[in-house]
Amino acid sequence: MSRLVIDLLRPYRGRLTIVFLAMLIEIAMSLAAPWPLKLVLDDALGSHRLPEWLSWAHEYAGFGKHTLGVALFAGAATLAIAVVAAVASYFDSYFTTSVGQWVANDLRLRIYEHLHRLSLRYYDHAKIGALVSTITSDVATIQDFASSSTLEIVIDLLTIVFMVGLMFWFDWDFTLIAVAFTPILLLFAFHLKRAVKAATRALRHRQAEVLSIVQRGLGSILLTNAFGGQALEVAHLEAASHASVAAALRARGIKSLMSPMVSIVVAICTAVVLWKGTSLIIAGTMTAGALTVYLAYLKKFFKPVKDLASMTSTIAQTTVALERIQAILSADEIVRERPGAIDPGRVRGAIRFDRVTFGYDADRPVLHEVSFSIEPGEVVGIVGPTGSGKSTVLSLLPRFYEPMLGRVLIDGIDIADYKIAALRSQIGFVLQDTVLLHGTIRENIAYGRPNATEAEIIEAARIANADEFISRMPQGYDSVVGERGEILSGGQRQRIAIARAVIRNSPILILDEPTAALDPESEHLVIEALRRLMKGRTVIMIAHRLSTLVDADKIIVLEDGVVVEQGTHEALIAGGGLFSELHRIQFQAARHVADAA
Ligand SMILES: Nc1ncnc2c1ncn2[C@@H]1O[C@H](COP(=O)(O)OP(=O)(O)OP(=O)(O)O)[C@@H](O)[C@H]1O
Repeated sequence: MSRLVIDLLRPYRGRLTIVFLAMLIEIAMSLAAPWPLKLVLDDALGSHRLPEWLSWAHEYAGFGKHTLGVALFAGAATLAIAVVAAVASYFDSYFTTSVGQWVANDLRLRIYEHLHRLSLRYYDHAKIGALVSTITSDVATIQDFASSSTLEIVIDLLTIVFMVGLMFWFDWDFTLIAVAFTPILLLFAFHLKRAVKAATRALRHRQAEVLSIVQRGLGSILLTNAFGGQALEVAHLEAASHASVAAALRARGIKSLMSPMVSIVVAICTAVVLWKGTSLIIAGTMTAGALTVYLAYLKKFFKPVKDLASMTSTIAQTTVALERIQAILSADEIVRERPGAIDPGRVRGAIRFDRVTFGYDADRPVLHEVSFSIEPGEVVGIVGPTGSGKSTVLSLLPRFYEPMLGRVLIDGIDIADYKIAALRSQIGFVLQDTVLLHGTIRENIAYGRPNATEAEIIEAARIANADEFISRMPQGYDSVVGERGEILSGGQRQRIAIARAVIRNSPILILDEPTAALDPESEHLVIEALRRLMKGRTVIMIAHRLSTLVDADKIIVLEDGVVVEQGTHEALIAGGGLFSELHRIQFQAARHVADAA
């Protein structure tokens, strides 16, 4: 944990040194601040001589020779102390903020980069809302800590040491009385810290829960509206929000004990010092100026003690934030590249699954010893009842997940031996429901290859039967789509996805029922575009409508994660197995619908 903090602060050593020096100057100035008043009380107004250490001041006109000279000196010293403290405070404040901001920046990028490296397996159980909450709130907590508290702890400790030293030098038994209560205070703070930490952890958990619910609820707003589930969604949030309020109040309740406790201890100490100090002045063993300095120090002394005590809660919050960040950073469900992984250039597109067993949970395989091979340029269909593992097979090809046993090979080489980016660049996708990113149509098409030229983008759109509808839009290729952009129909989105795949021009193509949700008119345009896209590529496609596979070179039939049949459409029908059964059911259903119409 602390390694992470050190790692994060290391690049900013220079700035931290400036902050440290500025703080040291601030301490010195804060210690010096009450002294001019003492000079005035004891040497200008009282009958004392100018102290030894100020004798050099005699050299200068007037100083020390008469009362107002001393007052003038005290005034000038007050101003000088304030100016030096102000300059130091400026540097301290600017550079601490700078360190905090940059540390937060580094941390945000580090977490986000890590999240992008994690395998999809991580996202099967991660809550997006909680991740967002960590990248925002937890990082902000670290930012606050880095910019205000890291050095303050050191500085507070130093201030206490210097101050107690000076106070002892003044009058040690008197000081003992004054600071007698401090250990009790620190002990109390120490115990409080544990309670604060537990309460903060609970609070952050609740806050993340609220974000998750909002994110999930708004993400499925269509469903909510369709089923009239608004009240239920609000009730979910209400429960989570109430729990968050309760957790926040519990945490605050514990934290709030600190401040009044310190104030009471300070008041007790001040009362003792006032009473004892006055009696010492009357007895002539202490000056009024010394008592003033003493009281000022006592007040200042409790500020760092109080800060240290309240810092226990900051530290508790920071520890919890670090724990949550660390949990993300240490998630190692990363698709790893082997040492010496290769970039194959452009593959020919031969695919082989060699006795692949895979499960999303280690103890529940959904694919069992799946084996098949596909020659370059072949079009292969995967069919099977729902839940039989068709999408799972496809997700192993780009290494979204790793097989538990067996291998997936492209051009005879285990895909685990390829560089991941190089492997994925070999594969284009057109899925059932295309997600458009927020941006222009041009950006969406070029997403597969950001350096594509304008001419290439337009050509891709033509091949995808998309150029026509795009050109008819008022902004053309500059129309903004995706979240809150122009609304496109399902068929139009599919054609943009096809243009994306055309631009990517990868030798292998994965099609996951790209026409499933379309009406016959758009289906026709999409199928035409798909035919052009598929030409010359190895295509592996999932199809529910078995008639779309008549021309496929091979069909692989899955049932409960096992390959039960493979062959051409004709051969499988003739074989009388699962495929011919599925085909018969579909054919009959289609005839019933036609009859009913
Ligand atoms: N991300 C996941 N985490 C856990 N289990 C999953 C996940 N995705 C799929 N499964 C399970 O794996 C099995 C195979 O699912 P898969 O989506 O591959 O089937 P499918 O044949 O594509 O189904 P469909 O035709 O309904 O799309 C199912 O039992 C499903 O519940």
